[in-house]
This record gives sequence, C-alpha cells and structure tokens, in this order.
Amino acid sequence: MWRVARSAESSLRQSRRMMSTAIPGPCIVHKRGADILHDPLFNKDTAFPLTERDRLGIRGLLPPRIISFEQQYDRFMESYRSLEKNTEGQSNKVVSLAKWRILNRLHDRNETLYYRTLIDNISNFAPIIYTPTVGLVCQNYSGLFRRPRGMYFSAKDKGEMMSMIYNWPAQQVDMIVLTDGSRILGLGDLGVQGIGIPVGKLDMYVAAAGINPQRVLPVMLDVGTNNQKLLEDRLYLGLRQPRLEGEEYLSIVDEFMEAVHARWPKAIVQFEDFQMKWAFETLDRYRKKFCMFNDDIQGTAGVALAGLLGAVRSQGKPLSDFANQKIVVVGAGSAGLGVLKMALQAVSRISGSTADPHFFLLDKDGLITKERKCIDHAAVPFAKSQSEIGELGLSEGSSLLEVVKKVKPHVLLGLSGVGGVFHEEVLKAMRDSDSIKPAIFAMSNPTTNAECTAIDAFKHAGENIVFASGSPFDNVDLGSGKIGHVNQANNMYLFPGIGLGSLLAGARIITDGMMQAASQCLASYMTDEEIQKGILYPSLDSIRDITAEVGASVLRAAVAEEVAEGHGEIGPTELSHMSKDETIRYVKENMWYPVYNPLVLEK
Ligand SMILES: NC(=O)c1ccc[n+]([C@@H]2O[C@H](COP(=O)([O-])OP(=O)(O)OC[C@H]3O[C@@H](n4cnc5c(N)ncnc54)[C@H](O)[C@@H]3O)[C@@H](O)[C@H]2O)c1
Ligand SMILES: O=C(O)C[C@H](O)C(=O)O
Ligand SMILES: [Mg+2]
Repeated sequence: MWRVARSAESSLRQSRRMMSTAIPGPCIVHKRGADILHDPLFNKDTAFPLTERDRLGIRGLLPPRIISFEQQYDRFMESYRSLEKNTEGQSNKVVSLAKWRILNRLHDRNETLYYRTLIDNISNFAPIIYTPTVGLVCQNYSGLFRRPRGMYFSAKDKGEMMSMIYNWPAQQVDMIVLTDGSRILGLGDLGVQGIGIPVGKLDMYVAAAGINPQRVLPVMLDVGTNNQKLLEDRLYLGLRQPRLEGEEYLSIVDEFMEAVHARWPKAIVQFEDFQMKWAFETLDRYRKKFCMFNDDIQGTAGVALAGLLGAVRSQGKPLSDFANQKIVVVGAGSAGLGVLKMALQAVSRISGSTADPHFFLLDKDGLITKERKCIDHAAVPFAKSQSEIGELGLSEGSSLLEVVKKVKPHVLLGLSGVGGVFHEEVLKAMRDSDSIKPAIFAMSNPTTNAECTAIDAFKHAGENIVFASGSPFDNVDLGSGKIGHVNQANNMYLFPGIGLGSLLAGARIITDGMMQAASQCLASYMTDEEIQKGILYPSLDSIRDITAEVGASVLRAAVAEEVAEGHGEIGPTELSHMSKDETIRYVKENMWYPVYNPLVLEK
C-alpha cells in the first residue's frame, strides 16, 4: 500500500519538458490598447510582437525593441539579485519586505512573467510570497496597500453578496481561498489584513498545482476584529467594529457560500486561518453541502501524518509500528486536533490496532485529561484518564517538561503558535526518548512562533533527531561534514493537490478518504534512502511534481468514493477508466504553465 517512490527530480524534468514544448494556443481577449497593457493577466510588456501590437492597437505605446520572454526573465532575476546585494546586512524584516515588494510589483504588472519566475525559483521565492514573509506582509498590510487583490465581503454587505459576487470580472473561478482573518498564522486576529494569506496560498496554487491565475479568487470576509490595536489604527482598512459572533457571524458565511455556489457551482473553497471554533463549525456545516475543506485542520493533518510515518520508517521500523509511537502534541487548536484525529484513523487503518494509541495532548494549561473542566468536545477523544497516566506520575495540567521526561515520546509535535515552548530543558529531555531517532516537529508559523529553532533542536536534543518546522530554516551544520536536515512540515505540500484533484474530479464534496489518499501519496513519495538521511518531505523544487501525484490520488479517491462528477469534457466514467499513470498524466496535462499565448481580440 505504501510504495517507495522513484526519483522525483527526473519526473519534474520530464513534466517541465512536456510543458515547455507545448505550442501555446491563442487566448481570446475582450480589450485592446492601453487596457491590455494595464491588465497583468495579458500584459507581455516589451515582449508583444509587432503583429500583436498592430492587432491590439498598442503600436507606439511601447518602446520599439521587442524583448523575448527569456530576456525579460533574466532582466527580472538580475534586478532581484542586485536587490539582494544592495540590502545585504540590513535587518531580516527590511530585506524580506523589499523582496516581497519587487515580486509584488511584477505580480501587479505581468502575471505570466511573475508565475514563471515563481515556478523556476520556488525554493527561493516561496518564503517571500508565502510563509514566513506573508505574515509580515499581513501585519504591515495597511502601509503596504497599493491596489486591491481579490474580493472583500464585509458585515455591511449582508443581503448584497449574491449581486456582489458578479462584480468579479472573471467568467470562471476554480479555486477560492477564504479567510476571516481571525487567526493569521500564529499572529492572532489581524482582521482585514489577513487577506495576504489567501493571496499567498493561491500563488502556491498557481505555482504548484498549475491552477490558471485567471481562475483564482482570494476572499476576505471582514466581520470586524477584536484586535484593539487595529481598531485604534487610523490607517486600518477594515471594519472598525468588534467581530460578529454566533448566528450573526454564521449568516454572513452562509450568504457568501450560497453566493459563490450560485455563480460558480464547481468552485472549490478552501477555508484558511479561521479561529478554532469557527474552523470546526464551518467545516461541519458545509462539508456535506459544498466542495470545500479546511486547510488548517485537514491539510495540516495530512502533511503531519506523512511526516510521522516517515519518522517511523526512519527508525527502521515497519509502518505497523505507528500504533506504538508515543506522540506528544503541544497545541489543542484546530491544527493540533486535526492532526490527532487523522493520526487516530491511521492507527487502525495502517496497523490494524484497536488498542488506545499513545497520544498525549497539551494546551496552554498543560496536559489535557478527563479531569479537565470545560474541555472542548473535539479534544475529548484525546484526553487521558487518570488510570492511563497515574503510574507515569502525570496528572491534569502536567507541564510539557514533566510530560516529556516521563513519557519519553518518540515524537514531540508543536502546533501551539508559541515561539520557544520547546525550550532547552524540554529539548534535552528528548535525548531520553524511547526512539533511536526522536522526531521534533516545530510546526507553528511564522518563524518567530516556531516552538524551537532548528539549531536549538539539534544542539540540545542531539544529532540523531529528525527535525521538521512549519516555516523554513536552513539545514544545520553539525560539524565533521555532517548535516542536520531541516524538513518543512507545511500544508503547502498538500493543499494544492487537494484542490487540483478535487477540481479535476469535479468532486461534489471532499471526503476523508480523499484527504487520506493525499497524505498517503505524500508519505510514499519519499525513498528509504532519503528517509534514512532524515528527509521526510520532498524538496520544494519538486512541488509541481508532488502536487500532480497528490492531485491524481485525490482524484482517484473521489472516483472510488463516487463523489466525482467529471470536469469539462471528461465525465466520471472516463475518469474511472483511467489507470493510475493515466490519471497522473491527465492531471499534469491540465496544469497551467506560464507562456505568452498569442492574444486574439474578440469584438
Ligand atoms: N505547519 C503548518 O502547516 C501549520 C498548519 C496549521 C497551523 N499551523 C500553525 O499552528 C499554530 C496553531 O494553529 P491553530 O489553528 O491550531 O491555532 P489555535 O489558536 O486553534 O490553537 C492553539 C493552541 O495552542 C495552545 N497553546 C497556547 N499557548 C500554549 C503553550 N504555551 N503551551 C501549550 N499549548 C499552548 C492553545 O491552548 C490552543 O489549544 C499557528 O502558529 C499556525 O501557524 C501550522
Ligand atoms: O500558512 C502556512 O504556512 C501554514 C498554515 O496554514 C498556517 O496557518 O500556519
Ligand atoms: Mg493556515
């Protein structure tokens, strides 16, 4: 079931070749003249050939020399490299924001060139357009704001959304990422400024999943903010009112979902960075009615589970040993609970075990047990009974340090949003782990909110650990030529494939089975050789390839679960007749790749 993968790099090269040799088909446009130059979806800057300049009425609106796409690409990369040089020695914040600005300017001007540079430099650029810099961008949104991107629905728009949705200029939308800004990474309630997250996630959709940028829609549901600082900030661009609660809140989300469904019934909606209560509530409310998922609960769970299974393999053990792994999860929020729920399903599926798994869950008040008053219902299955932990000398509210010392876990996984909770003593206690390769996953974002740094993890917990973090850290030089490998356990390895697979399946809904298929595909992508080196996730450079495979697995699961209704010309019967390889090929062929298409004006 869990196969070992062949070389990711070779198939990436193959898929790139396939995409770059395809002859670009014409693209119908409904505008001409300066309007074309000002539309980033169609603008080619100085690369418009003369015939097109004539056809579209832009001859004379550009300098005469025609520059090729490759020359434009080189020119941009040169200016990016000089910016890197010119900002050397400046603070991380200044450098990151300067890099974000230069990329954002290109995004505003010429999307084809922007996405090509993104795809070809994904390892370098993902940390700028996505985590962690996107967090900084959200924090500074009011100051950075130049032009809107996506749509904004506010509490004041109640009753108007069905007509507002038609203000979006694109005829077709495939992928929507929606936030209410209430829990942006580990940075808390950032109100309307959280729009940066859907924008960054959709950039990853275009780069990794080849979703056509003309068909993506970032959305902010502004229902107010409880962030006092923002409410008092005169430059704040959102509603200056406390967050709506209860039925009032839900009626806004309901109205939005109905409006989207009315205009684009096949669009997929990804819920992102909602505070826990609404994350769970909205997932429950909509998952059987719309094609939607919650990335923080479900995408994160799939990525974490793939990493946890990698950690089992790294110990030289069969996957069935997963049931014996002692896993301490720090953070009982939407992400932590999502991970444990999926891990619980995996224990019985993979190892056939019906025994209680060895999971320990902590939140800000320490170890969660059945003694806890006011326990969240989603946490109940993971609360320990006194009889289970009594002989370890643990009790309700035991501290993280106590738990690690007594449990000697195989895995310590953080989704608390609190920087540094895996402090020196906790990490040192992991040296006594019952695993020969203790796993430390500091999954909170952005970088300053990571439970520990990579350097501290290797320094205090020892060189034999396997390490993963949600935000990127450099590999650690352990001396004598040895490298401590840093994995990025981030849901970016799954959400693009979940969206793409669901889209191409024409899925009515997104099932748990489709999520499991995604996680399983990611887990089995890694070779034993890589796992032995502590490499649990593929290189970001192969994100397009892994996304195609994840997408195909999701699609096949949708077909198997009979929720696939087909996409475009390809109906469910044809999908069900595709072999695994044919499905992967089908997915790859449907991935958009940035090239300058000849533009044809339709009058
Ligand atoms: N790497 C990824 O792919 C990924 C995915 C989703 C979320 N995250 C990150 O996980 C973090 C949490 O997200 P969430 O949606 O679960 O948030 P949340 O607010 O729903 O939950 C946070 C949890 O952490 C607990 N907590 C707070 N302080 C703590 C402490 N000192 N010790 C132990 N527990 C503590 C809280 O009690 C709560 O249970 C965020 O930083 C987010 O960026 C990462
Ligand atoms: O956005 C990320 O980088 C991952 C995750 O969705 C998060 O909320 O932290
Ligand atoms: Mg998120």
